[in-house]
Amino acid sequence: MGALLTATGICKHYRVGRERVHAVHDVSLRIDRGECVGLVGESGCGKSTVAGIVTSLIQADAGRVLLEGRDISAGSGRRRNVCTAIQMVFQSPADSFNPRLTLGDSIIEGLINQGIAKQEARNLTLEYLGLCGLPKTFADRYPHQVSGGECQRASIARAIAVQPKLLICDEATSALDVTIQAQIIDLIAKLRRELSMSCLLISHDIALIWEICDRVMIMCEGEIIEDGIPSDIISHPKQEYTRSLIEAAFLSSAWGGCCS
Ligand SMILES: Nc1ncnc2c1ncn2[C@@H]1O[C@H](COP(=O)(O)OP(=O)(O)OP(=O)(O)O)[C@@H](O)[C@H]1O
Repeated sequence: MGALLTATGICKHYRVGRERVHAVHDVSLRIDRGECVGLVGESGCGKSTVAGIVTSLIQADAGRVLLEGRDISAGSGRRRNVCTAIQMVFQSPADSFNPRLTLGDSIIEGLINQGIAKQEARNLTLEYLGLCGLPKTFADRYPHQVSGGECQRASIARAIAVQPKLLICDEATSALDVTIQAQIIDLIAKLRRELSMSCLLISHDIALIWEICDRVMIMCEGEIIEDGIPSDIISHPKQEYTRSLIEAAFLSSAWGGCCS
């Protein structure tokens, strides 16, 4: 398939007053063209920080991120290109839309920013809303006039409308109820097949995403501790932490253990 994105030796700490929080330590990862990769770990293990560094929203202390071989690390001056090539879908879709704009206008705005003419942007918006299972009339609704699941469909439509090379979904289903979670995962799986897009799915719940991922990386306390084919990881976890993550996800048991 060939590498789309590679990150090498990523480190990040935050300062909170006099405290130093080590969020990510020496993380390296690779996402191939057309590949769907899961990044799984419990809350606070550093998943969103990795996503922020990959999208150049967060500057790493060390390490490099390459997109198609070009350095896109924050500060490398290539952020503008990254905005289009890597799109993110977040946990709270309503918060990611401007409440004063209709969903359609928000999507159109992004397309116009890419240099697309207004009428073409309108047509594309309706097309992508349709692809995400929303009727055309939803283009005229405001974020507060749709359900959480519908709003997440619209935010996915907005993300894919600019034809990104990589779609990152950061806990994109966590705020939704179980049935809607499954529908959104099915939608991502469908879009990924139809658009041959690379995806990074970030979740604390391996049970939710493993079926649509080609590969899953397990993250614990700022490090990637396991990386492999989902069925292998689920049937033969190498780390005790991974085992407890799987048990928690599939058996709804309490968290236990950590990195071995
Ligand atoms: N801006 C910040 N300032 C200080 N500490 C931060 C900041 N952002 C994250 N952290 C800390 O860095 C660590 C990693 O956070 P991060 O949000 O990357 O984890 P996560 O796995 O994505 O968690 P969640 O699944 O809950 O979103 C945590 O200990 C968190 O408290």
